[in-house]
Amino acid sequence: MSQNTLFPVFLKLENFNTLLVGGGNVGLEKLTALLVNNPLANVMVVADRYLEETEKLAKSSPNVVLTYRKFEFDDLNNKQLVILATDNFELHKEIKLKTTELGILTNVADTPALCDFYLGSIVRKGDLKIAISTNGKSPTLAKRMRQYLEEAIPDSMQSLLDNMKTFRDKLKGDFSTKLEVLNDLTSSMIEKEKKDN
Ligand SMILES: C[C@@]1(CC(=O)O)C2=NC(=C\c3[nH]c(c(CCC(=O)O)c3CC(=O)O)Cc3[nH]c(c(CC(=O)O)c3CCC(=O)O)/C=C3\N/C(=C\2)[C@@H](CCC(=O)O)[C@]3(C)CC(=O)O)/[C@H]1CCC(=O)O
Ligand SMILES: NC(=O)c1ccc[n+]([C@@H]2O[C@H](COP(=O)([O-])OP(=O)(O)OC[C@H]3O[C@@H](n4cnc5c(N)ncnc54)[C@H](O)[C@@H]3O)[C@@H](O)[C@H]2O)c1
Repeated sequence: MSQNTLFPVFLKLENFNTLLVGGGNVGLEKLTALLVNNPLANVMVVADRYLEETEKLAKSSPNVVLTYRKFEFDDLNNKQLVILATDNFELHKEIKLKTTELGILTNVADTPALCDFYLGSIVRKGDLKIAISTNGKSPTLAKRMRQYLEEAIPDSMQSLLDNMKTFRDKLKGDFSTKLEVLNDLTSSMIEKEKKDN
């Protein structure tokens, strides 16, 4: 079986600066992905034209700045993450060379060979978040898996998580005792879930 060697992480986008180049359909998709996960993400967008929907989305987010002009290399200053979403492949290649030199992690939309990281398909149920990747083989299947899991996981997951947190905060004892209690509790939940289905 082939192996997916991608290493998943969950980034705190409010802690650093992201540059998005492109404000068309693909740019809108990427901006939506960023803001749906974190409405407070710090994002500078550079594009010489924008879809109205992109402008509307940006206006509703306090830390998004739209810049109306073509990309300039100075836009990379003080950026830790870059997403390229224009219709200009040559420009993407040029920018990627520079971001590699500067050590800035870069996603080039729809161009796996130029990406340092891929965007995942994200299941969100309150505090629970599951990232899905098909190793770039089928973004459509990733989307379908997301839809399947979104339906399969009940909305009550949030209250379960809230209760777990309350219980966890109240637990006394050393680390290994806490671990044992939490493992026992969650394993009995899974057994109950299996019986109920
Ligand atoms: C998950 C998601 C996240 C997001 O983008 O936010 C995402 N693509 C999504 C949708 C989607 N993208 C495309 C279609 C059209 C149908 C199809 O081709 O399947 C659909 C479906 C649709 O829109 O319905 C076109 C496409 N995408 C890539 C290529 C190039 C290639 O494969 O070579 C082409 C062909 C372009 C062309 O033909 O020109 C490449 C990538 N797309 C990835 C992520 C990364 C791999 C993720 C993984 O490991 O699975 C990777 C490698 C890089 C990246 O872009 O980060 C998001 C679903 C969000 C959701 O709804 O849950
Ligand atoms: N639309 C889709 O869903 C889709 C799907 C798969 C692939 N693609 C491909 O992805 C690419 C982008 O598609 P799109 O629909 O977002 O295109 P688009 O024409 O809607 O948007 C292109 C964006 O790139 C910006 N741009 C171009 N040159 C720039 C520069 N030098 N500096 C800054 N910004 C610049 C434009 O201002 C615009 O905002 C195309 O090559 C398209 O073929 C699109």
